[in-house]
Amino acid sequence: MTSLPTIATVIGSGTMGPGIAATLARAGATVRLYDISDEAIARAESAYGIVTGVLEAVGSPTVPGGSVSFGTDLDEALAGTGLIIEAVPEKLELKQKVFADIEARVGDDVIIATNTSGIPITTMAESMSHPGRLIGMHWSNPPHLIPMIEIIPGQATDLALVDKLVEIVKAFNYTPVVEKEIPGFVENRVLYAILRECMALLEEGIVTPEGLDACVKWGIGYKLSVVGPTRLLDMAGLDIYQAVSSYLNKELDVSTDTPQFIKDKIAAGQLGFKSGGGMYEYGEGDVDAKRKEIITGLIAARKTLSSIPNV
Ligand SMILES: NC(=O)c1ccc[n+]([C@@H]2O[C@H](COP(=O)([O-])OP(=O)(O)OC[C@H]3O[C@@H](n4cnc5c(N)ncnc54)[C@H](O)[C@@H]3O)[C@@H](O)[C@H]2O)c1
Ligand SMILES: Cc1ncc(C=O)c(C(=O)O)c1O
Repeated sequence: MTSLPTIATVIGSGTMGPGIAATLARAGATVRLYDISDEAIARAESAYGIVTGVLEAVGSPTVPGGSVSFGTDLDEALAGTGLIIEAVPEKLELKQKVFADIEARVGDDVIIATNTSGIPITTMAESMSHPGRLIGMHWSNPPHLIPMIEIIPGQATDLALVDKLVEIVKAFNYTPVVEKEIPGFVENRVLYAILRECMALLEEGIVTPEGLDACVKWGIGYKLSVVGPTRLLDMAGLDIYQAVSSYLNKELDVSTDTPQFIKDKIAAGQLGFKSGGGMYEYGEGDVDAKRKEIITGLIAARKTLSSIPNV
């Protein structure tokens, strides 16, 4: 018997919501995707069509009976639900308001999972009437393609919830990674350590953006997609790690703020794909073409990585 709830609700249908909803629906759940405006829902319906095409392309199996419905009525979205996944913007006060709206409408036993990228669960739960029911469930982007989810209990989280969520994640064939609570959780701490060094190298003019992307993609991403950092140390030799880290660690960037050149770009409206330019410039049609290339690459890589042993 599957531990996936019959009905699940995803709150927030932006970048993450449609892929999360589609993943649960393909595993057989009835999913309600909720947002606050008709415009957001229209964008989500269109994104959901693309996500479904991608899942077909990776050969993701479909359990009969699953479905996704879209709407702006919170009562309808929450009726009878067993699992709520919050995916609204990364703002503490907004998330706390959303939890209050949800708690007023559902029974005490309904799980509320948050897809926060790293706000501590304990902090978010402080304003809740039943803080034990809140748990971190951090999907990686794109959520329908990255089959790993971080599960993070806060200090108040009912620990039985951890086991329940692990079973739910396994029910749709993703790998659950249970962690102790720490700002940014594990994935983003590692990613942001890499990004901090990358941005410092760019700011200092050590390498071009194109050179950096090629170096990190092949020298780090390709290898780490197969072995993982712990096994990599065995492959390289712990003695080599000691030799290099003894002089290199003290050279690495330790800045605590966002680099100034990134702040300048943001102030100039350069946000990346969503504004037509960011780290790179994009002409007419380039953003759509790049998005397609990325998805095609992720589909091919996932097929390959799924077919080789976990070393
Ligand atoms: N984008 C990523 O790569 C990524 C990856 C992992 C986790 N996350 C996290 O997931 C969450 C959502 O991120 P996103 O990138 O999908 O955000 P987004 O801004 O793309 O989408 C958020 C959606 O929430 C909706 N929304 C705003 N207020 C709402 C409310 N009160 N009730 C319901 N919906 C509301 C917005 O209309 C929007 O459609 C954030 O906490 C983010 O940190 C993002
Ligand atoms: C830059 C960046 N920041 C946060 C997240 C997720 O929380 C991601 C992601 O890809 O999942 C990301 O790329």
